[in-house]
Amino acid sequence: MLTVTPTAIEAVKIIVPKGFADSRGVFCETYNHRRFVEYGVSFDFVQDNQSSSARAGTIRGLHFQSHPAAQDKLVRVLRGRILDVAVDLRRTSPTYGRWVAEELSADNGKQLLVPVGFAHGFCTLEPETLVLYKVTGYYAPAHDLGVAWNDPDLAIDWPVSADQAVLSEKDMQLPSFRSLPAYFE
Ligand SMILES: Cc1cn([C@H]2C[C@H](O)[C@@H](COP(=O)(O)OP(=O)(O)O[C@H]3O[C@H](C)C(=O)[C@H](O)[C@H]3O)O2)c(=O)[nH]c1=O
Repeated sequence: MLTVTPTAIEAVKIIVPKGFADSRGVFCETYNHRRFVEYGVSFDFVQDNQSSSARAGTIRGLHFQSHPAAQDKLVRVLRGRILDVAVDLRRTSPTYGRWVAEELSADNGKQLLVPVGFAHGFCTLEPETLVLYKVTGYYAPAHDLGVAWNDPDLAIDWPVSADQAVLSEKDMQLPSFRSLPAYFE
């Protein structure tokens, strides 16, 4: 059993696999290829990524890999909470430049499907947050790109300000949305 719900940008979906609770806790098949395909979520993931962030207010993103290393991503939280964000970079999309955000947590069991053509990032909402995401393309540093998390044209409603956000040096220097070439049609 699975629920698959489109967000305001139809290609980005919220997926919640069924949990089986008993007196010990909860069991959940967090990913089952055959079942996901049955529900129309048909991706061949080749790599799992996991990141832990010590402080709330840590922002990782906005990242994407360009073709031929572009990645679909299936994101979930193992511990803590994040505001997960996807930005439409598909030039011909009616929602080009639009973003969607969803709170994912270990408690709500929600997963976010971020397809190729989107930049992805998140802000942690608790300390010691642990995020796992499956990707359909191998890491390719030459194609590992991004756009500024606080780009004024994107105007993402992050829960932290620039002086509160915990960022990598790399993420502090990502280019503006306006300067991006047309990586995705
Ligand atoms: C992404 C990646 C990174 N690395 C190495 C490269 C660096 O030495 C180190 C940290 O990488 P980075 O600073 O890019 O990690 P994040 O800032 O968490 O990046 C991720 O954050 C956002 C949320 C994403 O959606 C991306 O998938 C991913 O870019 O891990 C690898 O060896 N393999 C990989 O697949």
